[in-house]
Amino acid sequence: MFIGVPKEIKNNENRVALTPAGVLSFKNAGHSVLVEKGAGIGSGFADEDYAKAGAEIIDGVENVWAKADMIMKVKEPLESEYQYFRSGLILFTYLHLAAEPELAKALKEKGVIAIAYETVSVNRTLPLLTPMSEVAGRMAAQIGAQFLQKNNGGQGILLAGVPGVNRGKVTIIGGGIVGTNAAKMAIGLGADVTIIDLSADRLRQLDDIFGNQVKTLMSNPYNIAEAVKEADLLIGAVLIPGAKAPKLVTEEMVKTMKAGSVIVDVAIDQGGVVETSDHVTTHDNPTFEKHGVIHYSVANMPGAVPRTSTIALTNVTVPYALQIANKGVFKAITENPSLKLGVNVAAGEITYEAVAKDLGYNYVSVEEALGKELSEVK
Ligand SMILES: NC(=O)C1=CN([C@@H]2O[C@H](COP(=O)(O)OP(=O)(O)OC[C@H]3O[C@@H](n4cnc5c(N)ncnc54)[C@H](O)[C@@H]3O)[C@@H](O)[C@H]2O)C=CC1
Ligand SMILES: CC(=O)C(=O)O
Repeated sequence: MFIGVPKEIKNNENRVALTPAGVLSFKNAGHSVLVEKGAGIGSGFADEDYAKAGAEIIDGVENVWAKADMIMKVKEPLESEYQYFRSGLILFTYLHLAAEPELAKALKEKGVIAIAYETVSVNRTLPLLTPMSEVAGRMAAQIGAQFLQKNNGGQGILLAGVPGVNRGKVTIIGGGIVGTNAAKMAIGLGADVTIIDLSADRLRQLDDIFGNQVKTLMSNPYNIAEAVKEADLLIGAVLIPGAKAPKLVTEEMVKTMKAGSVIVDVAIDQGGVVETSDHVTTHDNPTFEKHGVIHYSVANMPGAVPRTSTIALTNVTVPYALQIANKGVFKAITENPSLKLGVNVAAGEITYEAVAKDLGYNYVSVEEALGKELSEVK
């Protein structure tokens, strides 16, 4: 199989979908890898490193898309990339389609087989989302601390406080991977941390992990309103896989926050959990202010630490991509139910239920969409 790796074009997206080590794994399995010239530079991988590992370096992104059977990316394709879609092309990347209706439409109309990293699931865990959630969670506390500084427009709070002065309050909504990693960093920074989750079991686990270093609260509108009012830094970290994030923090709640407080809505890639986080921002211009509160809504946070993130991401994506390349997509998803859960679009249908529901399409199972092709080894 030909695997294509285009350079990422999203604002300040310096990650790349394969490292030279990944190229070598594909080469050893008998595949060909086409890497766009300069694709790895932002992550510290030179064209020569890829060439040494056996990749062909391609000038011109259109040539990568045209020749590849499977495109591996990091972020969802942007509009300028839709022209490269074609029937039967396999696209393996983050997609977040519930928040990307135009992309879903283009993939559907062009018959692309689109497999989303973020919905590949193993026993209710999301192995291809986890490492980037670890990165974004850790960054969330650090970024929040930075924007709380007066010189960055914040209220002038040091999260750790000092002897005789209160610590800053951090409220984290969603105690999964992002939430846990944000809590680790916020605790490390000396903050007073509260985590809110809907799952009583998860709250118990968090209590076991952090003991009295955090307060835990059940997610309901009353508790959220109280905790948001108190927070100097609010971190949105809720996920319902594939679906648009629920707007748990209303505009009225945001109005109760102190001027110069900060919201880092990590869940913005799925639409965000805060009503006033109504648009995605970029690393170039990461914040906006509403009701005196600084909102940070960058949908590719790990793109700012590309060396760490590229290695962490490809550690987990390459084994799945190898299954697709070695067996062909139909056999790979038939034999691996975890990978099948990643298929969001196939043969002109939306094949992930939550995405279909949120975007107003009929849900069609992967089996139905691909018909008898699924039982044939391709
Ligand atoms: N902005 C960015 O650059 C990045 C964003 N993300 C996003 O961060 C979000 C969180 O991801 P993960 O932590 O990996 O998900 P996760 O599945 O590990 O955790 C989500 C948590 O939300 C909780 N939850 C669900 N409904 C809730 C409710 N109504 N109230 C409170 N908690 C509720 C769940 O019980 C779970 O503990 C996702 O949208 C993910 O795509 C992840 C990485 C990078
Ligand atoms: C999860 C995701 O979309 C990212 O890491 O950019």
